[in-house]
Amino acid sequence: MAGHLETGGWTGAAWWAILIAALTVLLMKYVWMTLEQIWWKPMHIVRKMESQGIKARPYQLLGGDYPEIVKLAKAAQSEPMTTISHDTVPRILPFFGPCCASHGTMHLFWQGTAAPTLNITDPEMIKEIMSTKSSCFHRAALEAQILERFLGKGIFVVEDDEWTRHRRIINSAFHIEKLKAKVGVMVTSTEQLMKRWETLGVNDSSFEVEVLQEFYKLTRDILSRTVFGNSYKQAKKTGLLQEELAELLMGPSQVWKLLIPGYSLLPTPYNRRIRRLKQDMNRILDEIILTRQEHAESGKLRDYGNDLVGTLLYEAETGNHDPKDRKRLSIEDVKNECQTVLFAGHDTTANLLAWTVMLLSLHPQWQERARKEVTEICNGSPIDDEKLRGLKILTMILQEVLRLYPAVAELTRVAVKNTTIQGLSIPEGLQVSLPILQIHRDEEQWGSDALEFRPDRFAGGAAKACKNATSYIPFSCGQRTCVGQVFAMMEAKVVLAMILQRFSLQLSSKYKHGPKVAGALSPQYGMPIIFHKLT
Ligand code: HEM
Repeated sequence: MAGHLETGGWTGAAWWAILIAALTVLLMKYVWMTLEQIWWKPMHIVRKMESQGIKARPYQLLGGDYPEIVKLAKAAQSEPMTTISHDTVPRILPFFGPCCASHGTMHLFWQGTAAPTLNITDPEMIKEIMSTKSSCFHRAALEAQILERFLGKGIFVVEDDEWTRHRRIINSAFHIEKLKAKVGVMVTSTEQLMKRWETLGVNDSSFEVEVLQEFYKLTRDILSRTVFGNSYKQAKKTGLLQEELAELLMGPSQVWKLLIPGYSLLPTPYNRRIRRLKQDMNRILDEIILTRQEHAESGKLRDYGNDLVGTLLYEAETGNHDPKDRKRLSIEDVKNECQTVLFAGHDTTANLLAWTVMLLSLHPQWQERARKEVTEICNGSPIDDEKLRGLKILTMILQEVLRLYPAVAELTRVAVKNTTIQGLSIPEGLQVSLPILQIHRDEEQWGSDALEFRPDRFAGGAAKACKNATSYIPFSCGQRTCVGQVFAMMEAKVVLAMILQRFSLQLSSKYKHGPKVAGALSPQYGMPIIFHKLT
């Protein structure tokens, strides 16, 4: 046998030759795949789009247009705006205007390496992407990667059938009948905030508050109570951990770390901190879930409770929502969804409140109209679900605030199969960007006063406020429209109705106008408001 091996040539040198050949094949395959990914495929997409008359920006291999976009945004946001103007696209999406001027409104740019992205503002195209052809589009890969690392595989990240299952269950937790019962929670939290504010200016008729931070605390409190019910105090800590985690994972200077394969596995202080924060969050959620399960088993609760965690735990146990697909939620799913809802519903609504008090301060006639309506409807009694439905002026005001200051300034999707949108052929791998901020200011849709604050444009309802209803999408549209939009509007109305009955609002002279995307669209320099007590 030994002689056979020697004469057959299976020497050490032969083994080395085979190994080197195998490694060379592997390396060539890797190079081939990389070239396909970063060059041939994107170039094929560009050719396909150019052949249909779309102008494309030149491709830069390192990051595409992303470095330029970041540079322009940094420059635009380096100081406050000189006037309080709602013409904020040049500040928030500074690449948009120059690109449209040179390449037309529907142009192709590069949101990163190998990320050819079509800019779309046409409402009919948006409707197809988000509704009729939504199965052809997923969340863009990098965004999904960031969200999964941050929130786990919750509703933001899952796609197709898995998304349908998660969405059906979460929808049941946000059913209107369940939400009506949350008005009391909203009132209790806001009452506590008002009391604290009143002690700030206990001897004065006026006092100043930095409201953005206050609204962050308030919306976190309301959401913690909604998601975790009686366990909300324990859960409140998760909000703070989540804030730090969001900064570490989604801060603009951190995104590059996700682009390096394997970076998250390195034992760097940054990665260790992320791991620690996630462990702490997990521990708190495990404790809450365990207590809830023990209470349900011992009969202290009829089922798991009426809050989000209770609804999800019930689904995890019974899984009876879909007779065809009896796959149940796992405890991991329950934790991921609780974290997702806490994240999605907290700073979006806080910023809506902050922009609204700013606009009401700038437009005293609207502030007075809203106060008159609230006073007439509430007539000194506590606000409830029925009264909320009567607040038409306040609804119009909030709709107009969401038009000018939508929490999500831009949505991105990627085509996962070849499709056509309004006759335009869309190849698999093409990203689409829907710049909500610009769409909400399109003069063709909104008229020549698109940059003005005019809540009465919503007098006939949101669908009639502009030419095509899909030009108004603060909560997105189609299948993946915001789960929490009714909740957010109820919450904003409760808080504002309670504020307006006690105080008149004035913008502090310290206010500096500078909208910026920081998670949600936020006032970069805060929102100082002077509260005058009403007698
Ligand atoms: C003013 C407040 C809010 C605004 C402007 C807003 C806006 C949005 C937008 C634009 C999306 C689509 C995001 C995307 O597809 O990339 C979204 C999704 C979502 N929102 Fe909201 N949101 C608000 C409040 C809330 C609240 C209070 C909750 C929960 C309590 C919530 C839960 C969610 C969830 C779970 C999704 C994901 C839906 C899915 O993918 O099926 N949001 N929201």
